[in-house]
Amino acid sequence: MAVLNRVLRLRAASSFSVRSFRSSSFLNSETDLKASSSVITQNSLPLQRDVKDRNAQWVFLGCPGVGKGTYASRLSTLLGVPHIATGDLVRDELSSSGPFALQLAEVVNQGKLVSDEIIINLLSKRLEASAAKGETGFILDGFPRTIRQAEILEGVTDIDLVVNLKLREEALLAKCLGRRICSECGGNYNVACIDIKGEDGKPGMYMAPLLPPPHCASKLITRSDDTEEVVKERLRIYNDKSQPVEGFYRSRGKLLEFDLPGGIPESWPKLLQALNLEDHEDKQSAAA
Ligand SMILES: Nc1ncnc2c1ncn2[C@@H]1O[C@H](COP(=O)(O)OP(=O)(O)O)[C@@H](O)[C@H]1O
Repeated sequence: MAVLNRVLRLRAASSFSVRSFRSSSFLNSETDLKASSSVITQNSLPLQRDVKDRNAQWVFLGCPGVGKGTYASRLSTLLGVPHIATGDLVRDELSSSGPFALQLAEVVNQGKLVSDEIIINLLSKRLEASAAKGETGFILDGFPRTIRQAEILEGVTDIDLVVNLKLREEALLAKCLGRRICSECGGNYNVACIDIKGEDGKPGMYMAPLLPPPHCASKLITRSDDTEEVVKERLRIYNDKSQPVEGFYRSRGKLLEFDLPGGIPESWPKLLQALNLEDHEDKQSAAA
């Protein structure tokens, strides 16, 4: 982690090509998990090794509102690795008097992407904090979001698996607009009730709201970039800048496509199944 962090910093400050930084000494030793060059399907995941033997280095991709944070956070708890969401790092920086706060406010509130340099700087600081705590492995959420970021990451470490979460487009905007955060405990909730009727052979979809407990209910706030206009712009930017990142990992055989079938109660067990992690959860709940 410390090495990765150092190299990310170097890379952010450098005008060298990504390839010039690629050196086996920076790479993770878990190369045996390198996936085959074919596209990974839900039934052919390369992660056959017991997760207890290693620390996962995973990436979560997906449109705004898809639920990356929810599932990445649950999996990080299950796997015992930090969940590192660059959106959270940006919001922390915004609410602090950090050096990038003013610059960031304008960019984020327009739904645009923050510069690669700033993101890598924030990510490096976060990795430094992880290393100081002795944490290894990670689930990255919201990074990489451009091909350049993916190349930078590839230049410094091995990513074992990239989970591409997908949700029907009709649900994405409503999910973003329904998002609520408890200003006191930071809990994430969603007041949207998605009820898409089946038609023309397409199945319907129901996602119940995720309502806050009574002690959070009066303290709910919304993100300043979760307005209809800004969410639409974020979705447009995702299609333009971030969707190519799916292809980047698909061509390297690391992409696991996962279509969310509904809300958390239906999707979570299916995701664990797709990741070959059902046993892991059983063992963890038995030990709790
Ligand atoms: N990897 C990144 N590169 C550039 N900007 C980022 C990155 N991660 C987060 N951001 C900025 O933070 C904002 C919020 O990110 P995030 O919480 O991941 O939102 P979303 O719900 O759109 O996935 C983004 O709209 C963008 O401005």
